[in-house]
Amino acid sequence: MGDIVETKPVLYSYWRSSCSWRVRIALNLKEIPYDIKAVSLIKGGGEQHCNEYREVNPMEQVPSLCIDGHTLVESLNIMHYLEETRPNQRPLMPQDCFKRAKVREICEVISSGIQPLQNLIVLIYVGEEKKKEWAQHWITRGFRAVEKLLSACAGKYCVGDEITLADCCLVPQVFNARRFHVDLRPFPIILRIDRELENHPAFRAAHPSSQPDCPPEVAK
Ligand SMILES: O=C(O)/C=C\C(=O)CC(=O)CC(=O)O
Repeated sequence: MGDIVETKPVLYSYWRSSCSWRVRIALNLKEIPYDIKAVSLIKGGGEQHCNEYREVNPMEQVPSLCIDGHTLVESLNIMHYLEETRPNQRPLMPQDCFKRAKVREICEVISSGIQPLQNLIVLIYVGEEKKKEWAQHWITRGFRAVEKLLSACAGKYCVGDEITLADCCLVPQVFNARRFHVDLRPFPIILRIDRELENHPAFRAAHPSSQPDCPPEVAK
């Protein structure tokens, strides 16, 4: 054991990236201390595209996490790694196989079916004129599915009464929905869960406005 040097995990993160935010919530819930290396997605066309960062993450996206001597990319993959390596530090997956499947289902609808369609690179491609309507369309379509799924499995949170990875995905996506002025009135369960979690310390500390790279005029 003597020569193992425990280094603090490093999260490559951008304050307003919903995928970085998911991982920040999971790290906070599991009480894993970490340092943030801010990657600006907008400065100079995006620091994620520079050669140095491409070595960390070939998809040129955030987040990436250096932990346990490894570098991992893709937010859901990172969250599952945290869960598998630290299952007893505030479990974020239920024990029951069906409930686990429900958690993964909601995570996937958001992380594959909604977020990528309203991601910055896609909106740049869609163009300034159409981007708001585009983002609203795909978030609304996805939230219809999420609301329907939640009507069958939600308790206090997305799946039952314990916080899971599904909640880590939902809250940042609700923020994005508000950012694009999506009408959230048709989604009462989503809104209730979001309200339930907004003041939770782990969620508050992960919020974009609490990040070291949040512009001061937004942070206040
Ligand atoms: O400050 C910016 O406008 C740049 C990027 C983002 O918000 C992050 C995204 O691309 C969307 C997302 O995380 O889902």
